[in-house]
Amino acid sequence: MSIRDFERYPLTFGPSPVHELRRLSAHLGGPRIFAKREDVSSGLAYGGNKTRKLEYIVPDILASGADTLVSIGGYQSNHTRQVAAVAAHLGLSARLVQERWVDWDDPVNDKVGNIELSRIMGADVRLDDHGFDIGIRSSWEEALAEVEEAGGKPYPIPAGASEHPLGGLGFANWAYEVAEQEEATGAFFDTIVVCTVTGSTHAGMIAGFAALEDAGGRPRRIIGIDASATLDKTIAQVTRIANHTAELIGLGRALRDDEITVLPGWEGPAYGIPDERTVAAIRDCARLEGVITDPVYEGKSMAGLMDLVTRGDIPADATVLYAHLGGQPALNAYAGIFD
Ligand SMILES: Cc1ncc(COP(=O)(O)O)c(CNC2(C(=O)O)CC2)c1O
Repeated sequence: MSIRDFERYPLTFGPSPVHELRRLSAHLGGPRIFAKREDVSSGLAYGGNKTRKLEYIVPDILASGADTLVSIGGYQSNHTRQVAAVAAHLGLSARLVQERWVDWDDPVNDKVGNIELSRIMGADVRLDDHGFDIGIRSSWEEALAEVEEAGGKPYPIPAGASEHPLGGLGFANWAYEVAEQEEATGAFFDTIVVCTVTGSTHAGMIAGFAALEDAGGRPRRIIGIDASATLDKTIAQVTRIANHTAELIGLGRALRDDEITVLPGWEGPAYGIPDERTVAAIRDCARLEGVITDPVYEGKSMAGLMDLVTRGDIPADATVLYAHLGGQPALNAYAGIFD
């Protein structure tokens, strides 16, 4: 088996673009830094990393005959917004459980940004008081049962689509796409930096790049920056999904410990709460490059990237690829930190 044996339903305009962050690289005085932009690669409601994951889940959705996608996230979940967009695109319904994952008192936190977009796209959005957890949730299981009891045919998509059996394939494919883009440009990205929460973005990359390395490719560092603030749970989830995805694509071996790196230090006081380091990184990246990151995810991985370069953990002779996974709509719920 290989990644090519799995059907992909295109939800993007093609390979996500890669561009150099020259002013950021110069500002940090270290390696050349590039970004691969999942936030500008789809026409579906601003896209993002979940759109890539859903490309490998949609064939199963269509084969199942389901009429309602049922998923879960926080109030400002980018994932549930992308599920709503794919449901609209396919002519299906969406039932979204939006839990109170962030103790954030912005007065419009449950009205603007991602949740507003999901409502505009016609999703059945239900607020729930449960707090943050990346695992399987009873609120989600109850929503599945309610859709069925109402005569619907639900399709289950867990948080971030990560614990879905096919959830890691999107970013295993991303690894192959990077290799194709490298071939076309002559670059080689020896260091990948990615934000990690429910884990299948990072896990898919680990599996895909391991397969490329075993096929004769050069080794890379794939650095996950934890934004869950539940590090042990996230590491376990990344490890489980990476090994499952590796098996799906025919790696033929277990992943080594040194292939799975999830770093703490930039998660802030809690999931979804930005600290000063994250706010500064959002500002720096915006003012140096006009590239917008968010306070829940990419602002934290950008902070991690900047510090790892400044500290020399990523050496000056590295060539870095920063995975920009989207997330900007949530900024509307965090206006107070930038006024
Ligand atoms: C912009 C952005 N960047 C990184 C991540 C982390 O991806 P993983 O969940 O695959 O580790 C998310 C996830 N978001 C979740 C959501 O509900 O939006 C799954 C948590 C993200 O949205």
